Amino acid sequence: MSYRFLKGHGTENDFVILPDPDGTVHGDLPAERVRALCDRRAGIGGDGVLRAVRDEDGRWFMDYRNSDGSVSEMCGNGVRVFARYLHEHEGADLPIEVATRAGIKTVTRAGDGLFTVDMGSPEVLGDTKVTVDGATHEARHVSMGNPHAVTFVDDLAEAGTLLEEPGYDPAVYPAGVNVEFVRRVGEHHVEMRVHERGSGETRSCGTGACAVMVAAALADDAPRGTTYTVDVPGGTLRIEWTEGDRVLMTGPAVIVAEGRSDL
Ligand SMILES: N[C@H](CCC[C@H](N)C(=O)O)C(=O)O
Repeated sequence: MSYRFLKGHGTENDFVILPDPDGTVHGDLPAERVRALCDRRAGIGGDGVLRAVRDEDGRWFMDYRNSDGSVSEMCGNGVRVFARYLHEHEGADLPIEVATRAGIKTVTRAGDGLFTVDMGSPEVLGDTKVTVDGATHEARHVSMGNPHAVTFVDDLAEAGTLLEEPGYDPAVYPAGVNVEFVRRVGEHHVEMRVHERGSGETRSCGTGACAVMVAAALADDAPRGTTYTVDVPGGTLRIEWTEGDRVLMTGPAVIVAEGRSDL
């Protein structure tokens, strides 16, 4: 039986959206179905899947899955794309409160094709180490509801090919980790690459960009309320860590296509 899907991206972090309002279309969404959908040759292609299902409070829940089929708590680029899909294809008003495994995230319109998501408060959990291409780097452990290791480098090429998952301390990250490499470009301006848990290197990672901004703002001793520009391979995000200890991320969200599949 075929079903409806949409395809979208935020700074080229791309997703297959599966409308499933009462949860009867996809059931528990088996991992092999997610892998098949995300396959860029035999499937639709994506870094992850956003299943749209209403929760017991009637809120839309973003059931986020990585392209390997694993479950993650939150997806920052994904929640902007999810909000645009709900507004334009399900008649939802903006601002919208989206339920996620990392709590409620409020998304507002920030301009033409731009959306701001309140990503909540970061947790800064100390220092750790990651290894890539035989080199060990200091990293900052930051949680945005999902785990991140932020490493400052002088050149993003130090991250190597990122075809393999960087090494990390499993005692610190028992469920795996998203690893970001960040280079300072200028004042309150950084660029990054990311190896995502469950998806590999992606063109962008919203929660990762927030973790990077938090680590950079701490290192710069920047006052709360400062906004950073974070360049990712797929575009640019602007991120503010407010005086109220909320991380507000603004960036694009694009719905590329809608169709039917029976994958
Ligand atoms: N691309 C997503 C992050 C997914 C994180 C996922 N890879 C994990 O296992 O936490 C974002 O925009 O925040």
